[in-house]
Amino acid sequence: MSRRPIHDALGDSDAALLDMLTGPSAPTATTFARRDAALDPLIMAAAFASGPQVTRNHYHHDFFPGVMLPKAEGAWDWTKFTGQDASAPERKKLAYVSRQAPRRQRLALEGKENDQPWEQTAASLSPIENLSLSHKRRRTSLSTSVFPPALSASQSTEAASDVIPKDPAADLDLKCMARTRIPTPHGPVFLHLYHNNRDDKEHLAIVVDPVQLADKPSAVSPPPIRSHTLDAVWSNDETEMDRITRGAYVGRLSPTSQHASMPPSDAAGVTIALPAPLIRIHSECFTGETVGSMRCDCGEQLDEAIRLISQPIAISSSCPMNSSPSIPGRGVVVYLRQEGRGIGLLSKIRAYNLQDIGHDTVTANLMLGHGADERGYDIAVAILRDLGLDGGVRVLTNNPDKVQALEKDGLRVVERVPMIPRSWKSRQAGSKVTSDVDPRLSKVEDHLVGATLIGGKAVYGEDLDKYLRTKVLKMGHILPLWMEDVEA
Ligand SMILES: Nc1nc2c(ncn2[C@@H]2O[C@H](COP(=O)(O)OP(=O)(O)OP(=O)(O)O)[C@@H](O)[C@H]2O)c(=O)[nH]1
Repeated sequence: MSRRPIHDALGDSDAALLDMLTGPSAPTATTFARRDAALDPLIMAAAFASGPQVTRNHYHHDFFPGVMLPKAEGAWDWTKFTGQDASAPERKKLAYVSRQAPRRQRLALEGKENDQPWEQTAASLSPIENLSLSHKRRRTSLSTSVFPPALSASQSTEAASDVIPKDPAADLDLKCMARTRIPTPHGPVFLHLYHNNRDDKEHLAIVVDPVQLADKPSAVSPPPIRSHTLDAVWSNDETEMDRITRGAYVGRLSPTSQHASMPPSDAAGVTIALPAPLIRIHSECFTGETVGSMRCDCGEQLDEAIRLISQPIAISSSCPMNSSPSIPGRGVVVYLRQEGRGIGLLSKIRAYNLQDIGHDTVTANLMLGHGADERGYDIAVAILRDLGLDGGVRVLTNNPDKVQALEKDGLRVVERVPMIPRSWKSRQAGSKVTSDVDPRLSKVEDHLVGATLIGGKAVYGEDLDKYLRTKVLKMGHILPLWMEDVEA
């Protein structure tokens, strides 16, 4: 078999390439067009130094198409090298694409003039300012102003929070951004996440209404508890999948069942005589709910509220379509991100240290320059209104001030339902807690099924008793105190 000389196998492009690599002078720009002119060399350098995803200012940026992939369009693919000249039609250039808004715009949205190094921020605070923060009260007015333009479902949640102005004096508007089913030991709930134009917090609503998961609606179901802003059409080009992804669906979502909800209508549902829905307005408590702190009963209250709301509701036997004596429990826990009664986690942690040296939960707040309670409830009332629960509710609380504030913000409260601490329910006179192990807990409420970190367990201990005592004696909470608590 004869062998072909090697130069016979070389094409024109190979010869040009060989020329470029071995020729006496570098090829001119007219001979070899530059293919990556749209890439900023500085960005390239940063990306190659540590990877585009981790450079400090570029972690939201992507390079399209992949520069090093031979198959990617525009990549430096030697097999396709033709030795083209500048007169050849321009090839598509690599593009540098960012999903991030320009930095100046992002800082303006965050209300910052510029990033300040940490040392500078710390230095600008005197020790006094650092401890005694000014007392800022939330606005409590609620208006029904026009809702901001609907966002396309394809826009991300982050993008949505960016476009909402954070003006404390603005009229309150809010919108349910997403909803999903969460199974809990007390039964399924629907978690709703809200954005608003007052603060940049993601307030939540835990909706108990398991009837919505039934295959076919029951004849005696009350109207489902659904968010108007979530079920609304957000844009003309919104797809069914957009709606389903943000939670605007009916029934139970599964691989075989995906039905987007209809926009809300005024069609009246079946009316049956039922007690007003049971609700709780709960304020965030990281220590009590996540760490399992027994300085307060917040974790237990959150768990107990979901449990109580999930209890079946007895219905009147005179109801014509009634085949069962009860319907599944229904109601809402509105979870407001006002940690530490509105003073924030940092101040609450400091307040705990002041409590350890002898102050109570009220004076510790005052010593830090805060009010005893800095919370507002207008956002909670707006959330309940969005969920269609503005026709009268029963509120789980021991706090009469909370009921008053809710009514002032426009909620009709038909009943206050007390929340007795679990460890107090089985309490006997004289059974004061003196050790870490509370003998009272072997009795009733310590083995309930629980939905939160503390589970169905009762919280107890000297810290808790002191906290509850202060709430009764100084903050007007309505709880039965034993004589020895009053005297302590
Ligand atoms: N500043 C401060 N906040 C606390 C302390 N313990 C719990 N909290 C916060 O108090 C809030 C709960 O308020 P509570 O006073 O327990 O109860 P309430 O909501 O007023 O009334 P209820 O509806 O009866 O529970 C949560 O935001 C907790 O983070 C504390 O010692 N200091």
